[in-house]
Amino acid sequence: MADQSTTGVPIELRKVTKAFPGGGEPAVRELDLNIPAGEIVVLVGPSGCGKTTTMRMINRLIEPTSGDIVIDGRSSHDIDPDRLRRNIGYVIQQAGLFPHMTVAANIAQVPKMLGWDRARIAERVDELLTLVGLDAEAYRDTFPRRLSGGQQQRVGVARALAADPPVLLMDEPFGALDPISRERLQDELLGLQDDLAKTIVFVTHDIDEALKIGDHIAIMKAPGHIVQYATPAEILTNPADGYVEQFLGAGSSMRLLRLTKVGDIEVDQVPYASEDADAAAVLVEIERDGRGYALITDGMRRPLRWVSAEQLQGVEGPVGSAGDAITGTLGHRMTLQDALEALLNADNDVVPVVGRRRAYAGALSLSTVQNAIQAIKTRERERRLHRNHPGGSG
Ligand SMILES: Nc1ncnc2c1ncn2[C@@H]1O[C@H](COP(=O)(O)OP(=O)(O)OP(=O)(O)O)[C@@H](O)[C@H]1O
Repeated sequence: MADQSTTGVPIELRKVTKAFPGGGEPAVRELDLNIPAGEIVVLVGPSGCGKTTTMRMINRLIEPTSGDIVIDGRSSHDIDPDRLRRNIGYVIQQAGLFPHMTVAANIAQVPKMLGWDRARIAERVDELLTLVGLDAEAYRDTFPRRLSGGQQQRVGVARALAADPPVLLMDEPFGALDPISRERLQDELLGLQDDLAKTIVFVTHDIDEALKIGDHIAIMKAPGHIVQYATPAEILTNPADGYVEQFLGAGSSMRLLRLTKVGDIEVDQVPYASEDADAAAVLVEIERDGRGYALITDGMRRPLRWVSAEQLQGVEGPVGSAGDAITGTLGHRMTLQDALEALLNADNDVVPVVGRRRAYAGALSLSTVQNAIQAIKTRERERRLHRNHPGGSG
């Protein structure tokens, strides 16, 4: 097996139309879509809007009526369909595993077709099982019916990745799972993608799933067209029209909180000092800052106590044990939603934020979070205005 996996390639849909025999509206109509290399692009929309048809035209399980699909610079017309499909992993709802084959045999299908030798296949199967979080020893010789839905889906992902294709198509892969397994598999997919950087086209009708895992999201509407193609933050802050707004439903600000990490926003810079700092100097710093308090840290800059100007009055020499112990910290990878929850339950209005090795990185209060959300909305709005009216000032 290669040490380095194959990373994603760009895919471009140009005026792609699919009209099924029998007439009526085309299932997909003159659809243009640019899918950047190494991104997760989510097609989302209500039942029947053309998501699956669009996806299946990429690996030519459905042939377009007109238009072109260009994969890594080559028209898919010019690529032999079998060869095309070997280079595009495909994951469907309920995994679609062959029930009479072991897990290993299911995963080995494409490598076997490619004529890999047995040792190489066995090694690859174990590697993939580990990659998707299954113990190879325990699962390789099991049959799919003995696996939970989530485990089957992991095997489905392993199978799609078997020959290391640059592209993955995922059609409602987590649609049949309970909410907890679903969240976990979404997180694991994002973790995998950090390492693999495949081009992934993902179909769902769950807008929250789309917002969580998409780098870009195409919101589709029947018959077969895209109403908005943008980043999750852009869609939340600037829905293109009433249809998108309705599809998002209420709670866009809450979703923005879920999407944004503490480390993404500007946190408050509260003065800090170590326990052995001179109390008088810390007092000067507090007065200069104007907030009335400082954070006391240990020698590794890990937060210990809040200390107020009053508590330092008359203290000679080092700060020592002056102040009140902090009751918690916020991690910079936490979502703003989790941070908000923690802030609402905190004893203090302000909670320290810690970064790598739990070192102090700033502080957060309710009003900081509120301002950050306002700032994100303003920024996205301005970006959109600028895009719609390029060449204006700035
Ligand atoms: N093989 C087919 N023959 C005729 N019509 C079809 C065929 N496949 C899909 N359609 C029609 O094309 C339209 C788009 O279907 P498609 O499956 O792409 O939608 P979808 O957005 O993926 O829906 P869902 O979320 O329910 O899977 C629908 O009106 C559907 O009835």
